[in-house]
Amino acid sequence: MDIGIIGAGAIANVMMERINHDRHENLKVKSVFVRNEEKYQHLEEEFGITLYTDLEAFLSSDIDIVVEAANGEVVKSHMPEVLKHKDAMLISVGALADGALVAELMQIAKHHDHTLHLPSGAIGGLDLIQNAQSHGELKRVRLTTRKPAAALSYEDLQSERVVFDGRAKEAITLYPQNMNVAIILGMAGMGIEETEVMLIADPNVDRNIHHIEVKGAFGRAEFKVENQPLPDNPKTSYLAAISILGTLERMNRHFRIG
Ligand SMILES: NC(=O)C1=CN([C@@H]2O[C@H](COP(=O)(O)OP(=O)(O)OC[C@H]3O[C@@H](n4cnc5c(N)ncnc54)[C@H](O)[C@@H]3O)[C@@H](O)[C@H]2O)C=CC1
Ligand SMILES: O=C([O-])CC(=O)C(=O)O
Repeated sequence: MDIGIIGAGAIANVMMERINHDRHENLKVKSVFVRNEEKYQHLEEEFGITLYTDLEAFLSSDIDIVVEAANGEVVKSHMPEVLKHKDAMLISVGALADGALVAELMQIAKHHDHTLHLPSGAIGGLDLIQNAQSHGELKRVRLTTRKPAAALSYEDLQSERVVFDGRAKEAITLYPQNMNVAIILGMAGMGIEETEVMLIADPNVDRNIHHIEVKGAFGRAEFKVENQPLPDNPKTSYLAAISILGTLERMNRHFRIG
């Protein structure tokens, strides 16, 4: 499968390393859409990709799927056009807190017979949560995220501080680069207005920790992910990048788990 990526930051670099540098059996990153071609010129030689600054030319290149790894604004401005031409995947799922955008993307995907894939990002357990919700039988979903204080721009904090306590919908508005997980959790389960979220800045941790608690007719579940941050962008967990790889790898399988 030939891949086009929008963005050339921390997640895009892990993808190019794992796919092109490590010579993945079935995947290849062919095209990368950036704003500043000069800044990213070195990537062409390093990973054998072609850079594009024109969306139409990028979408006309020889790719099967477009992966967004940029930010929520890019999802809003570019994803409707992308989905008209290609299957797509997006990691800045926080943009989907906008119900009108979700409706537009669904309509375009259906009309053009394309699929929009939403990887689980920096968390897991979304299979369980979707199953538990399939008859509207979830009672409570709560996410407690703990990040290094510096990643949340609290450089001088001496002890942990709750910086947000509310619902997923508001969390992503206040922390668009840190609360994408709250939105995918909400979309998989009870919705972004019902999903409870607490965000803690902690000067004593060096990982991005997500603790998820779920209650429903099935019983209860609890899981905790202690994520290694990416050196290029400590706000972002390594797991978010490899959730894209895993989703791409599973797309064309004849046996599917979960
Ligand atoms: N779903 C999840 O669980 C997670 C999602 N994320 C999200 O993933 C996205 C990417 O994360 P990182 O790679 O760490 O960010 P990053 O900041 O390292 O890279 C983003 C790249 O996108 C580029 N970009 C911005 N606007 C662009 C445009 N109009 N056209 C082309 N490129 C553009 C930037 O120049 C930058 O190189 C962010 O939105 C982040 O919040 C991050 C972690 C977890
Ligand atoms: O990478 C993480 O641990 C979570 C994150 O930044 C997000 O959900 O936006």
